[in-house]
Amino acid sequence: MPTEWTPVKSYSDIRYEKCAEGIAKITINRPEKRNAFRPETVAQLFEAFSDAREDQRVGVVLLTGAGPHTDGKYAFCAGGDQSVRGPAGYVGGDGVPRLNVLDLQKLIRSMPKVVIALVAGYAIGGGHVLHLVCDLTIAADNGIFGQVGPKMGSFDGGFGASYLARIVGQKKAREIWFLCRQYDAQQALDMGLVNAVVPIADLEEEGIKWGREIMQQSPLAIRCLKSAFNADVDGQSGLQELAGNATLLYYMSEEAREFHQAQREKRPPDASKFPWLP
Ligand SMILES: CC(C)(COP(=O)(O)OP(=O)(O)OC[C@H]1O[C@@H](n2cnc3c(N)ncnc32)[C@H](O)[C@@H]1OP(=O)(O)O)[C@@H](O)C(=O)NCCC(=O)NCCSC(=O)c1cc(O)c2ccccc2c1O
Repeated sequence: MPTEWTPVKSYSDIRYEKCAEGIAKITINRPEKRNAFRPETVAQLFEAFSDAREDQRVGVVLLTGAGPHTDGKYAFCAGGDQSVRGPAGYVGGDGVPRLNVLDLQKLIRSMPKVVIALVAGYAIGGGHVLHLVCDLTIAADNGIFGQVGPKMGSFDGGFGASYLARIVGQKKAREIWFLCRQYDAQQALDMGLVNAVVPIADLEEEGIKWGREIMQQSPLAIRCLKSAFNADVDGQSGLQELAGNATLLYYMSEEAREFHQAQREKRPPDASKFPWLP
């Protein structure tokens, strides 16, 4: 049965929908620009991802690009919208130059839900980094992956370089950035850049299938695993995330409740009830 998507809110640059099974779908909707993002696009993506993070029914978010465009071509995202790039960043309606996609990258990486990129067509430049920071990537067989910064006057030395190197290795990451080549979906699969390649017609269904499987798992286990994977590469902020989950689990324990309650009731806590496990 086809999945029924319910729109959450209407936006100019994205579509944001949810289904009853705890899966949200966020679609960059600028196919005439190969789904390149301007500051407003990023602000809308940030709002939608924040909502999905807050919604306790949602465990999985699919991130994808609208398409095909009228010329028949697909894109996940072609990065920052070069027509609004100013001398200090991408300039939106408020006239302020921004690199606000960096905040979005951090949100996707740190939110305790599983984010799956569904890539049809181009994932280029900042659009490539967007799929990279998602937990999983499913590519359509027409997927095209690559960085372009050094040939058009930009670079992402954050997750775009260092996390890429963690995924595909230092040599391959340097090749991707230094040569600015494009790689097809099979090549991306071979280098571990994507998790699976499926026919374009099956892309969304495959994402939903993976989402449904994830929704059967333990939310807390997935949450802790995501922060553990991040902690390995994200330094102090990764540790902060992981430790935050330790605190969350501790708060949920009988032991923490007793110590908190004792403080509220101005009595000594009964520490004898709790074992010092080996
Ligand atoms: C993606 C392409 C390889 C596709 O090529 P194709 O030949 O299929 O399509 P066209 O080139 O004809 O494009 C069709 C249509 O879309 C418009 N378009 C495509 N990409 C963009 C874009 N990025 N910005 C604006 N518009 C775009 C194109 O102009 C056409 O419109 P017409 O009206 O002329 O029909 C190819 O399109 C391509 O190479 N695109 C550019 C890719 C690019 O340069 N991306 C930006 C890289 S830099 C970046 O993304 C970036 C963003 C950040 O926010 C950062 C923040 C912090 C650090 C680094 C950042 C960063 O590097």
